Amino acid sequence: MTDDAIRTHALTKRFRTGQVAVDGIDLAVPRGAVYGFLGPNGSGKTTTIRMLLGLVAPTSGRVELLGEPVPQRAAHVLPRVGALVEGPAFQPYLSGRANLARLDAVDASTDPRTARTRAEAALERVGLTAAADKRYRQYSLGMKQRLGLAAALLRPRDLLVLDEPTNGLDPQGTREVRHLVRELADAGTTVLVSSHLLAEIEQVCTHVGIMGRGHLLLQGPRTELTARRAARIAVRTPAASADAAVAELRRLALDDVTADRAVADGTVTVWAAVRDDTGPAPQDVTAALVRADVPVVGLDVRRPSLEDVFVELTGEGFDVAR
Ligand SMILES: Nc1ncnc2c1ncn2[C@@H]1O[C@H](COP(=O)(O)OP(=O)(O)OP(=O)(O)O)[C@@H](O)[C@H]1O
Repeated sequence: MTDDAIRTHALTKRFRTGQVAVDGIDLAVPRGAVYGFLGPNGSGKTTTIRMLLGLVAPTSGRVELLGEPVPQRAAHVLPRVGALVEGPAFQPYLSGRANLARLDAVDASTDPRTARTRAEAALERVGLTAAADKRYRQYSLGMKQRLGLAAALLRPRDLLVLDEPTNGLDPQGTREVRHLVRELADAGTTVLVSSHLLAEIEQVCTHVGIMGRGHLLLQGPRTELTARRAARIAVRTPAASADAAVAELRRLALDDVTADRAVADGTVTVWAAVRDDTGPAPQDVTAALVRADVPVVGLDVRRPSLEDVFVELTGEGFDVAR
């Protein structure tokens, strides 16, 4: 027993093809977290999620949801878990609203008298009210995603598991999903949300797990994962002063000092790695450059993103498939 909302132990899935899609992962999603489950296409996220929800049997390993073993206690625990996974069973010739009503009606634990209110509230929440009477088959991918989300939100949940909820959504829709996730989390729901687009989801996450080729490469509180890596300082200076800037940054014992090419306005950006704990503060760097007669047009400290962390860990770009 743990107090985590999701816990897996050496969870593994080997398909009949022999491919090991998920290789001994130990997920730990604390209660109340928004856990970003991130990784390139094909890294094993969907397979993991399907095992969490009891839709696919693990080859080995264990799953606990809200402290209960799955699949053994699935019938007991799954009503407290809302899920958005690929291909929910929507009827193509029914409207979005009718589809929700149908899903709601098969849920024996809900009160039929409040069915209409529940469906309307869920449609409203995902911004689908205007398209609620359109047939499902006429929905865009984004509308289908929204309906899937609405289905997951038909009743209050302790845990939500969302597989690529921003898939097919435009930037506005993506912002809305982020907003919705934040709202649900504020109301006390634990959320696991998968994405192959780090930047889309990184801002709402309190915790992150990064998958690569079936392995959980890294997990933990988001700020800790990026804080361990050095930030980079970017100094913009006229091209004629680039060499002097490089020399001065090296004299300050900063690492990895490199200069970009000059851009159209005649300035150059010079980069250096700077450690929060041991390196000079940005204002000291500015002062030193000015003392060395380097005109500082701009100075910026860039924190490493999760994508930087991923690339550093794997030596690969994030959007690789296999
Ligand atoms: N039923 C299956 N039989 C055989 N191989 C499978 C099956 N389902 C998935 N795979 C393989 O397992 C690997 C992991 O797939 P999975 O769908 O879990 O990745 P993912 O991280 O969710 O990717 P995506 O972001 O593209 O959904 C892939 O190489 C995939 O081809």
